[in-house]
Amino acid sequence: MASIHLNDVSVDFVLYQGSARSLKKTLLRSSTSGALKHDAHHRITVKALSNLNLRLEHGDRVGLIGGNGAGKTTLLRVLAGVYEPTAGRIRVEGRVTPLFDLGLGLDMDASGYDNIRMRAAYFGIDGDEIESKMDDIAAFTELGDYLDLPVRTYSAGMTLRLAFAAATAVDPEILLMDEWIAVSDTQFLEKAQRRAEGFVSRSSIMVVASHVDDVLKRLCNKALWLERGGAVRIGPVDEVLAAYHKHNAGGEAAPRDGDE
Ligand SMILES: Nc1ncnc2c1ncn2[C@@H]1O[C@H](COP(=O)(O)OP(=O)(O)OP(=O)(O)O)[C@@H](O)[C@H]1O
Repeated sequence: MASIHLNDVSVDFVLYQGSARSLKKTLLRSSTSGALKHDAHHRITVKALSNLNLRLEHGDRVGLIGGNGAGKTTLLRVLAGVYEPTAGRIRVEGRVTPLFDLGLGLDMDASGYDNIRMRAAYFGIDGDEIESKMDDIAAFTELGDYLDLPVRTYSAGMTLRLAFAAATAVDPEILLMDEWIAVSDTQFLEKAQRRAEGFVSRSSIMVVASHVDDVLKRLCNKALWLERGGAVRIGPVDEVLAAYHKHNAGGEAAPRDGDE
């Protein structure tokens, strides 16, 4: 059974380690959220995640909400294993499918077909199973004979079609999505959304970052409100969204777990 456990997870990024004091001062003054700090080595760091605790189990479909820079993308990348926590512990049980940074991991010299096979092999899917799905995947991409050519000959839109089809060829246990699917081609966007919704329903745990309430209400049963890298509130999606909007309408700074 899939599960995600985060214990006191923090992620710090080093932004600046030069000695020009005026730039340092400008950076620190521009930090309205208090997220920028000097570390012990006099470097300026930003705390993208701050002592975050989280437990997700089978059936949890969690929407990440919060203002710009709240830590949503960083959390998704930590869950995907792209970033290591600077502190704390993370345990992820289950096969993770990130539906963001889709182009990562494509072999530009291999053909479209071979990239689909490699992605499946990476997920431990046996060769017969992926071959049995290949016609369906190929039809979805609408790339035709291009699937026999190296990916470096594809346009950006064609690469995205391939990457999306390859990523969604294998049912996920843990599905991670950032801002829904950013596709400029509207005809493909509708197809991609239909495919992703089926994909969501077959996942055990789903985490999606979005600024769009309709998307969150449609896909999620829970929401996690993040500010300054920490959890403000987690609970039923409607309740957390209502609290989030009430706060924003009041123009107050968001409280944080542990704030007085
Ligand atoms: N690679 C990086 N290097 C330096 N700082 C980073 C990096 N990635 C994120 N940050 C910083 O970490 C903080 C959290 O960023 P993150 O992208 O996780 O926020 P977000 O909630 O996804 O924001 P948005 O809604 O604007 O996409 C921000 O202050 C951001 O500037």
